[in-house]
Amino acid sequence: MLEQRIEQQFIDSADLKYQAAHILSKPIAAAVQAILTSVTSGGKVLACGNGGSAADAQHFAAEFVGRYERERPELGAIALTTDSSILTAIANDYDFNVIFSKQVRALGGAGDVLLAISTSGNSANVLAAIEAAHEREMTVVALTGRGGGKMTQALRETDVHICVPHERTARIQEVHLLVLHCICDGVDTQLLGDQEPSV
Ligand SMILES: O=C(CO)[C@@H](O)[C@H](O)[C@H](O)[C@H](O)COP(=O)(O)O
Ligand SMILES: [Zn+2]
Repeated sequence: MLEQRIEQQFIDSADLKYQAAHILSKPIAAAVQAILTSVTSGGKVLACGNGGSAADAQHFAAEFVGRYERERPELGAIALTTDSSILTAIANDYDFNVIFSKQVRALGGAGDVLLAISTSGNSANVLAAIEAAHEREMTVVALTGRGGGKMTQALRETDVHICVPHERTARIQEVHLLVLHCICDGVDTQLLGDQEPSV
């Protein structure tokens, strides 16, 4: 029955979040430190991903540049998924696999962070963006699932890997959004202290 199926999805999503809380708190804290180090030294976050993860990249950039829950100075973040002219020109003239990596090479510099989001860890354009970020001496914060796929091998020891322990894209994405909000909250707390949010 449809209602039972819906209820089961809420339960599965909540269960995964309970399990992931302990496993992911350490890498999420490491991501907060990496991003904080970057943005407090004049750096920025470049965020990319496909489909639902493209939406996550944009969601994160909005909360960084605008605000999350509290007023604070603007923080630098750019979603590499939003400029239709850049995306169509690169995909049309080169290849879809380089839509993010060319932007990373154009916009990224040493000390910036690449936020690379892929539930499978296997999207070729995100993998190419990681390679470009390493060329630019950027740190990578990777959000994945399903064991991390090819991204596990592509990351360096100085990068941060937040891998959701699940196989299903939708459930992984639901945890990714929570992870992104934890990163925003962690950065705000490090910058402003831990008083209650105003919104
Ligand atoms: O949101 C969803 C499924 O929930 C889809 O749009 C999904 O993001 C797309 O199929 C992506 O292309 C999947 O890419 P990835 O997460 O494996 O890197
Ligand atoms: Zn989705």
